[in-house]
Amino acid sequence: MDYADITLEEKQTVLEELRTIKEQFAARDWFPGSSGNLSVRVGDFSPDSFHFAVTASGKNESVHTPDNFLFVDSSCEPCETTKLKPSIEALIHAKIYRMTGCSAIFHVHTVFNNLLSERFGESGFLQVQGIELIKELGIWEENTSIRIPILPNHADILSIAKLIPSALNPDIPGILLRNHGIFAWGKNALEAKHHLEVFEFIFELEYRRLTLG
Ligand SMILES: CSCCC(=O)C(=O)COP(=O)(O)O
Ligand SMILES: [Zn+2]
Repeated sequence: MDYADITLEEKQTVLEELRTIKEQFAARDWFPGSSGNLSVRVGDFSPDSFHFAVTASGKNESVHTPDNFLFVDSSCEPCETTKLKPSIEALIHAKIYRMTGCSAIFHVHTVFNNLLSERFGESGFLQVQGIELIKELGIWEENTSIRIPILPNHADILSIAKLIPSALNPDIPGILLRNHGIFAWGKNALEAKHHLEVFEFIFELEYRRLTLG
């Protein structure tokens, strides 16, 4: 699908969703400094051709400005003339879209996701078990154990993106970057937000369990 074929109405709906989510996450202090980025896909999807709205790079997401988002293609090239630069981590978003066909991806840096991804980064996953909210990831097995992948936090974003296909767990809608943050996704913005909330609850609980001993 060409970008030109995507309706103005769909683009506006997506921008409105992103604005709302950005405000909600900012209210939770999920955007310290200029960290974090958000994206929502628009139009039809094929692994080689898709488009998404993404936050502009280097902005403090807690601050509202008229120019917070831009539309990019699957190569992260802007679809319209703009002075904005897409998030430096848009390449990670694009790879996750390509691999999963999901429709929204949200990335935040929090104290709990940093602590746990650093502590378990060497093994390549965070394993958690016996947490009721695991069911909210769509995994209903009793007392189940899940592994949330952790990727190394290379300075070169492309080299992180290249590791995504082999790290992805098809049952788990999220990936941690070691000592950095989490990318969580869903079939729409609401589901991606839901998954992110579940992950962050799991991280805080797991951290507190470990510290309690
Ligand atoms: C400010 S922390 C380093 C970049 C980062 O990890 C991040 O989430 C924000 O990058 P962006 O290009 O989206 O502003
Ligand atoms: Zn980041």
